[in-house]
Amino acid sequence: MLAVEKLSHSFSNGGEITPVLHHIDFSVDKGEMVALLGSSGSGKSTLLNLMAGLMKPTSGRILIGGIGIETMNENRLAEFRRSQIGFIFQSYELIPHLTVRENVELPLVFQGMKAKLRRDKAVSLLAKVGLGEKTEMFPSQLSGGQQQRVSIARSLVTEPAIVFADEPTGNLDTKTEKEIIDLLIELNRTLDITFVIVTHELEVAKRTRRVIQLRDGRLVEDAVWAGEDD
Ligand SMILES: Nc1ncnc2c1ncn2[C@@H]1O[C@H](COP(=O)(O)OP(=O)(O)OP(=O)(O)O)[C@@H](O)[C@H]1O
Repeated sequence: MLAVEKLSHSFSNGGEITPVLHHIDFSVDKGEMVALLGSSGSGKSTLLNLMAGLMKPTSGRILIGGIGIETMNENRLAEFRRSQIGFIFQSYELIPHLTVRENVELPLVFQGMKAKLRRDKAVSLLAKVGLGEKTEMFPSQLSGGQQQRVSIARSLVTEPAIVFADEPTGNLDTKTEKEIIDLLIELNRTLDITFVIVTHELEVAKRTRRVIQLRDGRLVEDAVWAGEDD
């Protein structure tokens, strides 16, 4: 599903070169749920931006569904991102003047889908994330955890190949954090969604089966928790 091959990245600012990622290699199968764990500055955001096609790597490859995204031009990449990649952000990134349902429908508007079909898909996903009663409310009328549920529904509405979650519980209290991770685990199991969850919190990483750990831009651990979960 996702393959990262000999991926290295350096930033260059006015002649000064900062190496940030060094020969990262790993792959994620369809239906896996993986935490990408690392402390601040370890290179998680850079790796996420590269995997999502938001930046081009200095060297190495990123394949999603067997397709190398690092060689795509901007138009192709934008289209690929819209159809194949879902995003969940720490700060939800909902549009305040659209209802919950309209927020979830929005990626389908960009795909040109007919209104009735869009609406049905959004309503069905909102029910799956536990917001069946809130579809006509506005984001500001919801709690942080509920807003993150909307953003999770939105990330799934295009039926992407893979969903990247960037510190999805970073703004939430411990109880809500647990509920959101429970939801992601349930969606992973019931809908076979492939998730890569970027986090600096060991507690979050412990809930996924597999953890890939970055330290100073290097992959230092790629492990499956023994005896985890069910
Ligand atoms: N545009 C840039 N130019 C130069 N250096 C950069 C740039 N962006 C990031 N870096 C450096 O790359 C390293 C990794 O940063 P990155 O944001 O990927 O880490 P992170 O693990 O996501 O950290 P955090 O959890 O704080 O977001 C840091 O040392 C950072 O200073």
